[in-house]
Amino acid sequence: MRKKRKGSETDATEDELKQGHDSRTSIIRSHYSLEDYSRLKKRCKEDAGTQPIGSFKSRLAGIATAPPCGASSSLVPAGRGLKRKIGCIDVHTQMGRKNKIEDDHTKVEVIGHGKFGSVWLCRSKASGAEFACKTLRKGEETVHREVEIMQHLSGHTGVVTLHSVYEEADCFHLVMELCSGGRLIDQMVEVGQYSEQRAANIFKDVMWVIKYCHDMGVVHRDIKPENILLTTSGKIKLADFGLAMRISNGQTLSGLAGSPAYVAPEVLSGNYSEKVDIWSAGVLLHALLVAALPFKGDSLEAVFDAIKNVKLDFHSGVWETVSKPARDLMARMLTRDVSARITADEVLRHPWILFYTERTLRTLTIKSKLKNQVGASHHHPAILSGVESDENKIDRGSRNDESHALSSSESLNSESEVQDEGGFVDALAVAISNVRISEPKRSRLCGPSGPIEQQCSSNLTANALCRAF
Ligand SMILES: Nc1ncnc2c1ncn2[C@@H]1O[C@H](COP(=O)(O)OP(=O)(O)OP(=O)(O)O)[C@@H](O)[C@H]1O
Repeated sequence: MRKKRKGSETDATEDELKQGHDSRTSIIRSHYSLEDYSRLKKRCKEDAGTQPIGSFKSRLAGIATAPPCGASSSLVPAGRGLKRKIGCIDVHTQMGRKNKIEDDHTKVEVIGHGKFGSVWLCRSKASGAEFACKTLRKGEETVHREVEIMQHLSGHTGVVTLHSVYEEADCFHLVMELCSGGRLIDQMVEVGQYSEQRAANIFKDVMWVIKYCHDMGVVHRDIKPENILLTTSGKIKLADFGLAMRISNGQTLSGLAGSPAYVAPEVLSGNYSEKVDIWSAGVLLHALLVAALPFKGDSLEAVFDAIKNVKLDFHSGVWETVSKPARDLMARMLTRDVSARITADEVLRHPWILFYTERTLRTLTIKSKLKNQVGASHHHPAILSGVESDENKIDRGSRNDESHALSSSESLNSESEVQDEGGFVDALAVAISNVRISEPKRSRLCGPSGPIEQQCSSNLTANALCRAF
């Protein structure tokens, strides 16, 4: 497990990584902390944006826009204790708090570093099971919120499960599911540019969990590969809810929060919604597809300026090697027009995602087989026969690995991938026109103010600028 440290400092393993992967590391890592920046600016004050009057009490409670999780969750002054603060904490978690963590677990080794301290690998004395233990010092309301939101989201396969919480006078110990597969960022440094097949399968899993968060009224606000952990079988787990906020329909957040390279432009300028996670995920997709961050700079101000003003060009340079549907999705996620930016659900229904996922490949294969049966195989577009030959590999991956989506993509990639040839891209482009987007949104998406166009910094520039990231 690699160590990391958020903030203005570099990652703990940066030197090591730089030796082996200097350019890739520098291109996709993000080292600035918006919190540090906002502390400097003395304006790291989170608040509800255009909140109706009724939200006043919840703002007092420090959960700015939280719909009630438990009846008492948003009406108790901050800092009065986890149990009262968190109405929805379950029995198992509450019971864990009655003992000291040392009574139940043995600390084995440090496996990660965060801004709140170390994350430990610990072993249950009763069962021998291994967990990750994160200790949060009391004092900041965000600590309570992180626990509350993890509890709220726990249970989804894409979220790191919170097993128990131990409270001490000055801290909480969170005993979480152990993700032994490391962080996505570390895999990205190893891999560099992902094939579209593999990127789509990873990204689909990321978007599923983001959609889940949004459906549950949670904005993560710090989507980045550093916060996406992997299990030993390669399953994606979203972690670090330290900046997450509850939000209900129509409400907005304000306050500078996130990681600079991934932060959405509206975070820098005013009120924002869950769409900030879509932007950040778009930055992640950009990094997966071309192994570079889209917005770069040699200072925080320069990065922010790029986020607000740089016009990305998905038509030339490295993007010429990427399929049109992938570029289309990028543009729909990285549009500064928040109302035109697609939702998590729409991302998941985008043809590029659908095409590359196992279910879609299977569907296409079935269609291909049906056509074969009626003797039309010689009329098949190349795309279908290519997909069919790959499906067997998917099945093998699914049988051997619980993470069928990711493993299938890995197995596909380890052998021969579907190539983005002309017919393939064209077929996907045709599929895009069939995406079901409501009329108003379609017109917004396709209108003149739609996808971002224009120039992107070249890799040359990126190498120079990305030292800071
Ligand atoms: N459940 C887990 N399983 C394995 N490792 C973990 C787990 N949770 C955290 N880690 C490791 O600890 C590191 C820090 O954890 P986390 O990001 O939750 O802490 P943080 O203080 O909120 O960090 P940040 O400074 O990024 O906000 C992670 O990058 C990861 O390497």
